[in-house]
Amino acid sequence: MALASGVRFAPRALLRPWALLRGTTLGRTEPAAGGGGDGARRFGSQRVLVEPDAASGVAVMKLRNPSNALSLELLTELVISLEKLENDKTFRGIILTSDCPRVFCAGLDLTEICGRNPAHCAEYWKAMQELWLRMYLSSLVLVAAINGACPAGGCIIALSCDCRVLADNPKYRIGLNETLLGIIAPFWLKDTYVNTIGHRASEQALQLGSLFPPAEALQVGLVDQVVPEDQVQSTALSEMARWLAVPDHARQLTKNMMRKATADRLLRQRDADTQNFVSFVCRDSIQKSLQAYLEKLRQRKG
Ligand SMILES: CCCCC/C=C\CCCC/C=C/C(=O)SCCNC(=O)CCNC(=O)[C@H](O)C(C)(C)COP(=O)(O)OP(=O)(O)OC[C@H]1O[C@@H](n2cnc3c(N)ncnc32)[C@H](O)[C@@H]1OP(=O)(O)O
Repeated sequence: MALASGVRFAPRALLRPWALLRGTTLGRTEPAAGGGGDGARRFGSQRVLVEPDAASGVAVMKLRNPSNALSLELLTELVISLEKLENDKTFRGIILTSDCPRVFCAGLDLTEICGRNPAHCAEYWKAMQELWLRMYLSSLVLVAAINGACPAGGCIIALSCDCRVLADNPKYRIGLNETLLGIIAPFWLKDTYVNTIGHRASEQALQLGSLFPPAEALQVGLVDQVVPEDQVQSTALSEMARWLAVPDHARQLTKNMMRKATADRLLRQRDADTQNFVSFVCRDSIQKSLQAYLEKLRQRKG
């Protein structure tokens, strides 16, 4: 499997991605609901459903994990689905959205870093880096159709797209709230934030752990459009058409020119970034606060 980073990255899950997917439907195609014609074959896995439309060259990718928390399996399946579409010259764009009610993506799956050994945390973080690198540098147009809450790691996924459309629901807040959990956004995530909303707004939002409701997210430039919930998908499709109206080679080279330096910074320090992450999250104090946060989330449900 070609990796965004070259040769250094080899987490077990990605070297043996199919092992994680035993018993799932990844790689199988089936007719899309209401479809049946050419380009109406969908494929997917347990956690990622892909609805490709060959005629338009656009695929809709739907996340369908519980709360779409970014488990190692979800990260792996996302990378595989993305790679499959990247390698199929039929496709020029992906609309990324959620199949879970009210949640676009709950961010890092905290159970992957809470009570786990350092080796697991390292494997998990490398998978997170890999997904970000692949999305951020994708040659395809990526539009995020954000139809639910989008905190922390969810915001990372959205920020790595080219364009963001958010449903106008005050509960669907978006932002990097890491500091409120007692953790810190890594430099490459900070850089992505700065690239999107500027230095001063990022400085404020990162320190305060701000989660922006839709109108504020639009105002600060974190999303490009806020629309009624039932128009998120159609607006994402209109945005996609606008981006696809540009010749691919010119758009792709421009995207690369804008993003390469940010991605290269991580590529140069990937191992050190992994070590920082592991030593930070494995501290007793951080483990305790993650545990308490998870407990609070579980109790809130009841
Ligand atoms: C220099 C050193 C550098 C060190 C670097 C250190 C750290 C790097 C940080 C990297 C950046 C990314 C960080 C993150 O992403 S941290 C995760 C942040 N996410 C959140 O704070 C979101 C938490 N969840 C919620 O607020 C809500 O669940 C919701 C997403 C708004 C959805 O609400 P609702 O529909 O009401 O669902 P529930 O709250 O009832 O949740 C349903 C079940 O899902 C579980 N859950 C939710 N979020 C997570 C999660 N992130 N991880 C694991 N599990 C999660 C929740 O406990 C419920 O589980 P249950 O059904 O088993 O009870």
